[in-house]
Amino acid sequence: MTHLLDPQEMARADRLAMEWGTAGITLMDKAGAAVADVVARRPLVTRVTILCGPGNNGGDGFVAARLLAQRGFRVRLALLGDRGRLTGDAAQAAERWRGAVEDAAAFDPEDADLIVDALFGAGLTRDLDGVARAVVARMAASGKPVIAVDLPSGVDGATGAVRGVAAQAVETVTFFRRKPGHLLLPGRTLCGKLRVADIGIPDLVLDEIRPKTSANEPALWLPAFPIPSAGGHKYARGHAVVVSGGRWTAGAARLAARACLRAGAGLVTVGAPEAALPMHAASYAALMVRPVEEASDLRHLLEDRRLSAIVMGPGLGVGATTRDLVSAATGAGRHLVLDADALTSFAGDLKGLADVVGSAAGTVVTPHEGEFGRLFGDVVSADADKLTRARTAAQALGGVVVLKGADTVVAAPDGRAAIAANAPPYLATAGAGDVLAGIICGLLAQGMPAYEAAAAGVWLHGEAARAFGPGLIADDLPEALPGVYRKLFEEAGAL
Ligand SMILES: NC(=O)C1=CN([C@@H]2O[C@H](COP(=O)(O)OP(=O)(O)OC[C@H]3O[C@@H](n4cnc5c(N)ncnc54)[C@H](OP(=O)(O)O)[C@@H]3O)[C@@H](O)[C@H]2O)[C@@H](O)CC1
Ligand SMILES: [K+]
Repeated sequence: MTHLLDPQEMARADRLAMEWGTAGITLMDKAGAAVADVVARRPLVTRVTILCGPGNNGGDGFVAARLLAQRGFRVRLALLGDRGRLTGDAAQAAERWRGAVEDAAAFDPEDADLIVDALFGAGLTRDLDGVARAVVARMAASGKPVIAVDLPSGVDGATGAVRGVAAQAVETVTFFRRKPGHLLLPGRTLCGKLRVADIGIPDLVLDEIRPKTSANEPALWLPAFPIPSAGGHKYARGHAVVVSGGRWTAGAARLAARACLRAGAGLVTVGAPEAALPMHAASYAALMVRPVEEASDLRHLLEDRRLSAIVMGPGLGVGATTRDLVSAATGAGRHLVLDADALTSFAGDLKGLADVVGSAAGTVVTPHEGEFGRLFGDVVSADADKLTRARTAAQALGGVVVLKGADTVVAAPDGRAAIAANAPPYLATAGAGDVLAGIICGLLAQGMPAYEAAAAGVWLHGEAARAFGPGLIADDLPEALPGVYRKLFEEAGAL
């Protein structure tokens, strides 16, 4: 159930369901019934105003109106546009509505305890303007609870962007599967509580559509997750390397190393300049430390082929030394996580980084928006939506891109992408990114493929923050991981 369908894919799901024998009006009846059920469960509601748009989203509104009136609610229905221009299923749904059809342009929110927003859903093709915009703005300003049908009208289902204006919903009822716009910001926030209703579309349509976008949830990556087995050996759980900056910036590598261990890497070695070695050696007994000042030291360390995953960037410094270190870390069978200074050291030289990535077995880069812009600014339009930007970047790099934020997107070069919705606001704290890079490296060390490791890392990071709660600092994140693992493994039946 992690699949997300963009509006085109959802339209195809509707079409396939119809081709396979379910009438469109049957789907619409179920959609409208699901909306009516949600309205009926709201407390203290007797007067409902339903705003219907000119397409099938409006059709769902007509169905909900009829069912709510049958249940005894006082329903007013207001249509945006001309009733005579309704077509297809929406026209059929409108015919069965026996009440008055008012003009949405004149709707007065004061008459309602609750408003159903059935103006626009998947068919939104442009920014709202004119009367449509005025009606949505009036609904938004009313302060009345709004139940959105499929999406808050004005929210783009593919991107979560607001096309002109949208009203905050208390609940949104969507159909069959969620859409990217339900998870991406600001769409996610505007939806309020999201419900997914079964309207009779068979799951088999997904075999035809093959959606490439997913919600970042355990079902997406759990089959590839390295759940330790009873007979396992620490070497089977991989040997990770964290490359550290010098004495005054070594804390970032320390956070990454701790996260790498907690994520389950069998062994973790920190490679650091001499001056930082004592601090690392004293920090955690489970860490190994080796001197690494420059690229030749790292090459020497990596002659041991068992060192399978390397994270570098946090606290490493921007410049030629870091570039050389990154270039020294590649090689057959190696997996890399590049973050922070490792990315900024390649600012404006995507080709240079892509060459490095091309010679590694798998690479995950974890830029925040600033680092992303410096690295991908030439190939990715800043105006594009977050999903498109992450996907375009992953393709250009030939590696997995984790575009961080409150709605982190993980994208693979083959077009797969996952959107996370579990990060709490207090996760935005100093050093949290270093921990994320370390978790992903720890999963890569255990043999998890790059896309799955990146997605799992992002999810675990968010869950660890939630498990700790407000007041979180980055140091708390690795320590919160065991509880998250326990729950995950229990749910997977592995504990
Ligand atoms: N049978 C099915 O397929 C099922 C569909 N279902 C439901 O249908 C919804 C999708 O229906 P849909 O495709 O008709 O699109 P919808 O969101 O109603 O909008 C299209 C209308 O809006 C107009 N319009 C667009 N943008 C505009 C703007 N900025 N400003 C002004 N007007 C604008 C556009 O006009 P046009 O672009 O053609 O000029 C057109 O008239 C989906 O979200 C779900 O709720 C469910 O019932 C399950 C079965
Ligand atoms: K809507």
